[in-house]
Amino acid sequence: MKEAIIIGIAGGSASGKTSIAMQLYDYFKGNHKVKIIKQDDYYKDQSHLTFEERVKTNYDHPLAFDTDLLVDHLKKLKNKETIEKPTYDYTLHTRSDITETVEGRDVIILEGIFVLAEEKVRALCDILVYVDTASDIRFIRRLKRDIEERGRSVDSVCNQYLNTVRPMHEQFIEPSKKYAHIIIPEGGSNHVAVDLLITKIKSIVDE
Ligand SMILES: Nc1ncnc2c1ncn2[C@@H]1O[C@H](COP(=O)(O)OP(=O)(O)O)[C@@H](O)[C@H]1O
Ligand SMILES: Nc1ccn([C@@H]2O[C@H](COP(=O)(O)O)[C@@H](O)[C@H]2O)c(=O)n1
Repeated sequence: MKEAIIIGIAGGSASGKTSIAMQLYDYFKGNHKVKIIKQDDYYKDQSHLTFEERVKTNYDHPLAFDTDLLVDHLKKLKNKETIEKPTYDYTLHTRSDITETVEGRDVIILEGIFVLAEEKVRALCDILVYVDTASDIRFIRRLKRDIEERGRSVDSVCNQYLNTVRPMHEQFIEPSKKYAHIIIPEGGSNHVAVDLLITKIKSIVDE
């Protein structure tokens, strides 16, 4: 049996990783079994902490993630084995009670801020993509999204951005760009880059 192909999509917060992952998903889902895996679902469980304590976590540091579990699951998915994937609740800053059963797929699209920065994760990916979007654009997108979808206030988004998101991006995420096979400027609206990526994935999947 052929192994699953894993496409890793990294980039700063709100760079457009999910948008690109969705476009790839929509293209391949007709002929192949495809699944998007979000690295964010592998944030460490913090249910033992109070909400006030959870708010103080640096969510932009590699130690916030259970990378061992993600690597274990990626190895299983590569062999088309079934995993029980955690799910994450941004409003509560911890894992949800429910898990999701993910059966073997032909194509796994893994997206998250540390997909390129974590050596063991990127080693499991067949294609490594970095979505390169200017920080002012990312901040505006994040401000809107976090207020509309993640239960945040303007103050909390601004403070978090200045205290952790921006410095951690400069320390860990931006430098991981050097590991990318493909760098996509301007995220999901770059249709030429997405088409090129699709062509490359097709050539591997149809081999
Ligand atoms: N090209 C774009 N133009 C305008 N808004 C966008 C664009 N791409 C993404 N967004 C918006 O920005 C936010 C973050 O995009 P998303 O793809 O989820 O980024 P990421 O997965 O990198 O955090 C979302 O609210 C999304 O709708
Ligand atoms: N409880 C949490 C967990 C994560 N974050 C932020 O999410 C960002 C990563 O997700 P993207 O979709 O933006 O790539 C990351 O920058 C964390 O700061 C959070 O705010 N709260």
